[in-house]
Amino acid sequence: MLVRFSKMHGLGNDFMVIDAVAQRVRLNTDTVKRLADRHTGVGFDQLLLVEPPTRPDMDFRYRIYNADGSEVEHCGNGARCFARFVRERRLSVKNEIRVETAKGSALLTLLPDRQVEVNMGEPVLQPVEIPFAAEQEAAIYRLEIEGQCYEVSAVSMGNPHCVLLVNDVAQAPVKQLGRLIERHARFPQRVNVGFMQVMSRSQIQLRVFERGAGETQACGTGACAAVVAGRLRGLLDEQVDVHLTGGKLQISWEGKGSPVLMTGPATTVYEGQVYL
Ligand SMILES: N[C@H](CCC[C@H](N)C(=O)O)C(=O)O
Repeated sequence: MLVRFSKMHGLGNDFMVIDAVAQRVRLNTDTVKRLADRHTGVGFDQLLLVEPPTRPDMDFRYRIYNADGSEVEHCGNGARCFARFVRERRLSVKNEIRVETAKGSALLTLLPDRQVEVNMGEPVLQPVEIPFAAEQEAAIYRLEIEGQCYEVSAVSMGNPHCVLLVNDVAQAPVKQLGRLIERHARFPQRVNVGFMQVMSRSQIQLRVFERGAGETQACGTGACAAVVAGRLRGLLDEQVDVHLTGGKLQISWEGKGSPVLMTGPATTVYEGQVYL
């Protein structure tokens, strides 16, 4: 089956985006992994599916697959590209687009300066909802890895995140430690691992080892989770610039009971066709 797609990215976190409204698309794990290959496939961190909604109050259904073929609950950078894609493909003329995700919904707003704002909803902090094995909710948990104890935060933005504080992101053991934490037994659905360096109360640097994709140039849900973790630790103010390898995201969070807002770019690189 020949399928049209767009290759897009949000700060270098790259996506294959498929219109599954106008096209019949059936994916399985092997197909996603084959398409993700950067030598023999299209190559991407995640594959995003644009589907008709299953809920009457939503405009679209938003589905996300990691490069390893796993279907996951959310992708922040992908949400901005989703909004750009449906506008460019004339699947919607709205400036505010409501999308349903595996665990909730998100509101995508196309801004006049070509940036996109995403209302990511409230962070989830109850361990059982993240999911993370812990007696009770806390701002800081102690996690043992290969005999060494680390202080971490655990936050869900729909997808699970573990956030560590580091003195220098450039020197952080992102691959070694990221790989170990991603599959830690206390995260039964695996986890995205963020390494955060706090520069000031309104500026952080962040690198993320993503579940199912490895280190990416940027992670939108990771940026949200890092700001939530930093605020819960009393280290950050409401508005934070998150500096990632691929560029800057603006994140704001008033605190518990409020949604996290993320603003950043979305770029279309090319359009293509591929046999599934
Ligand atoms: N790897 C993530 C999904 C993609 C998240 C990231 N690309 C973003 O921008 O939020 C997970 O398994 O939960």
